[in-house]
Amino acid sequence: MSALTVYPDNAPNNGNTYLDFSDIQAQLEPLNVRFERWSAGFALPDDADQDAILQAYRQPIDRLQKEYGFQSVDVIGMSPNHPEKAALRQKFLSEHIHDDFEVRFFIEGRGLFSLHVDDKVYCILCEQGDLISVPAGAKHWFDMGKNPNFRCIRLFTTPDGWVANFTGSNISEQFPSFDDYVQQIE
Ligand SMILES: CSCCC(=O)/C(O)=C/O
Ligand SMILES: [Fe+2]
Ligand code: NI
Repeated sequence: MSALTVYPDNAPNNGNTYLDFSDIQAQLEPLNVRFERWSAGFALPDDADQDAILQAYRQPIDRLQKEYGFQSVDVIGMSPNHPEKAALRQKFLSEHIHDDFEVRFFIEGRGLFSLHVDDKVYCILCEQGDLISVPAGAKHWFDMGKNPNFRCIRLFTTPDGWVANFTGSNISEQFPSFDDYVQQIE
């Protein structure tokens, strides 16, 4: 189930949670965050490589590339038994920004995006089929959890792919981790 909790950025215990998809969209729209449910209706084998995944999702990727002029695309994923899971998780855990506008499409599994906009934090649990955009310059972090299980298509408006500028803030440590958030809403 997709979910959103909106917190004051100084009150991580005082959030409002939205579970209805259109309520989530309505909360995110003023931030220029696009949140959509796409059909991820392909049963891809676990060992499908990046090319096979991009081929399977050619049509929706082409549509997005035309709409936004994306210049690069990749597939990122993690599984619970991957030896590098802790290192990859750590990479996205601290607050950062990107200079470019980005889109993420969860073809499998789930993960927690948290956006810090003005004086609020928006924790968004994305699941299979969810498409989320992160506006250029929006402060955010991403937690895949202790036992990550997801695959995601990422579209970038620069040819360089994923480039992050870390803000130096430790705010992400004060807000729910993926595992705590899932426990809270389930
Ligand atoms: C869910 S895609 C992996 C994380 C990522 O690309 C990103 O930009 C996190 O902030
Ligand atoms: Fe990002
Ligand atoms: Ni990021």
